Formats: sequence, C-alpha cells, structure tokens
Amino acid sequence: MEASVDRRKQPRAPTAGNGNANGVASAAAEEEEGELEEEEEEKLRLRLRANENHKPESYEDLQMQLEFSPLLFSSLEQYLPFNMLHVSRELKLQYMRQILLRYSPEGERARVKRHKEYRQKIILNYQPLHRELYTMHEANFFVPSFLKAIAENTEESFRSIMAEPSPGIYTFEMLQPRFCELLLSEVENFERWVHEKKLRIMRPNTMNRYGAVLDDFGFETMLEKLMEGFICPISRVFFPEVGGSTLDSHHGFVVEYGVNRDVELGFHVDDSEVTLNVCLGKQFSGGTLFFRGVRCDEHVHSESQPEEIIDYSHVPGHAVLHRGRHRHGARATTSGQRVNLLLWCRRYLFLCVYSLKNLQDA
Ligand SMILES: O=C(O)CCC(=O)C(=O)O
Ligand SMILES: [Fe+2]
Repeated sequence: MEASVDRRKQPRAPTAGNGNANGVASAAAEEEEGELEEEEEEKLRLRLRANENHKPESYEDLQMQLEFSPLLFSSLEQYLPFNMLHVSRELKLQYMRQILLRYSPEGERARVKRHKEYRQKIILNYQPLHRELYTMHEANFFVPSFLKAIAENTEESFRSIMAEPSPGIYTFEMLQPRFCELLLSEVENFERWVHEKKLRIMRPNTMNRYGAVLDDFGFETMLEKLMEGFICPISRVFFPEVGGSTLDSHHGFVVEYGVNRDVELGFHVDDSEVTLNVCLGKQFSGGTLFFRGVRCDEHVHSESQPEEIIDYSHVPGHAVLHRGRHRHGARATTSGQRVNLLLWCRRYLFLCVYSLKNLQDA
C-alpha cells in the first residue's frame, strides 16, 4: 500500500483563485485609465517583507470583475513598494494584477473563470431547504463540550475533549445530531435539484465520483467562520509547523459512500495544511479511516513504521483533525450509507504571496 500515495486534489486552479474560486477573468481591466507604462511594468516588484503597519484596502466589491481573489489583492498589498502604498486603489490594483498575471498560467485562470460561473449559476437559482444552516449558529451546530473548549481556548481545554490515538491525530465530539440531520437533508435536496435541472455537478476532487462541494451552493461564508473561529484556534496549538493559526482559505465538501456511491478511498494525502473530517451519519458499517504517518513530498511513498499504523472508526457527530500530509485512506463502507463533512484548511493566500515573491527573486 505504501508504494502508491495519491495527492488528492480539488479540481481547481491553485494560483488564480483563493481556494474559494472567487476570481473571474475580465479583459476590461487592461484598458482602465491610469494604466502603467510598459517601462514601469518592467519594474514591478514586491517588497521582501510585509509592511505590517499598512492597512490594506478591501477589493471585495470588485469580486465579479477580478480574475483573482479580492483577498489575494489585500494580502499582496502589504508587500507593495513604499511609493505604491498610498496611490489610488485602482493603481494599486493594476500594479498587483500585472504581477499576478505574469505568473499565473492562462489555463488555470480559464478554469477558475468557469468555476466561478458555475457557482454563480447555482447561487442564483438554487433554493435552500434549511436556510438556518447557512449562517453560523454555534449553539445549534456544536455540542456544548466543544463550545466550552473553544471558549477557553487553551491547550488544556482542547485536550480535555480530545483523544490523540496517534501523534498528530485528534478526535473529538463536535456536531449536534440535529445539525448533522439537517445538513444531510440539505445535501440531498441540492443533489435532487442538480438532477432535476440536469446540471453537471462538480465533484469535490479527483478521487470521488459522488459527493458535493458545499462552498458551491452557499456554504462558503459559514465554513469560513467554522475555520476561523473553531479550527484555527485548535490548529494554532497542535499544528504550528504548518501555520495552524494563519489558515486563510478552505475547501468544504461532503463525501458519500455506500451502495450506489463511492465504496472506499485510496491511500492519499490531502491538498490542505490541516483537514477536519466529521462524520454526519447515516447508518453504516465499515468505512474505517486508516493513517500511515506524516511525510514530506519527497518521502510520501516511503514505508510506515509500526507505530504510525492506526485505524479509526467514524462515529456520527465526531471529528478527526489531522495534517493534510498525514497519509490516510478509507476502507470500504460495506453496508448502509456514510456521509462525511470535510474541510480542507489551507494557508493559500500566504503561500501564494510567498511563491510570487520567490518567483520574482529567482
Ligand atoms: O472518507 C473519509 O472519511 C476520508 C475522506 C478523506 O480523506 C478526504 O476526503 O480527503
Ligand atoms: Fe483525505
């Protein structure tokens, strides 16, 4: 098994979106007034260090016209040269956009554009069944023990609700049964709608034939809050080596296993820094999650040590939190139906800015 480990990828453009696929191509921006002279374009540079005192602009209102995430522009702004910090927002935008365009492959931008249009079509037409799920209501979503631990926000309080069956794998009770039930019925409602409309649904990633991307049908803001308010505090304590407290984007989806669904999931690593995996139900047997230790890219296929081999049986409402690079897979769900909520948490904006600066310095 150790011979082959897939990198489980979301079918998306890593450099053009922010993991939330909120960028769309617009040729119009090129003809905007105040365009930079060609000569100046040659000098487009980012500073080595962020200017922490600079408060970046918001570009959210331009979301529909921009081919990159508004958040990416805000992150990048802190790295602008001093003389660019106080020019107009339009000029800053143009400066940053030209840098981004230089390093972002066109094919990926086109893919992000298509994804954005797909999402827009859904958001405009899909009628949610349980609207109360789309905004964060923590008292309705989470069990009290989880809320208490988060409110206390200490390593001790987190450990008091968690088991750590193997180093770096944390399990705990998290979601209320009622929330799981409603979310399952919302997902079913969405899938019914997709089927009725004869839409081609985009699956969560390259290894699933079933399941749905929650961010695509309205859950983006709620899941953002879940990551920021609940997963970042825990990751800050347990996953500092992957920037646990600075996770800045996510990919949220459900996977579905059972008869007429996916059966199992091969050995893989996730396209995330930190992964939250919560079982929503329903009733099932099998579906055990197996882990085989954390590896870097170069050693992802190496043998595992006996102490790294661990199995975990999903329990509805209970979460598993692990590093994306903690190699794992799921055994066959042999009867019933198993649905899990996955939140791949990333440091996408940070890594984007970092790789841009590296490319510039190369
Ligand atoms: O089925 C599971 O619980 C594992 C899912 C998983 O690893 C993933 O979606 O990346
Ligand atoms: Fe995974």
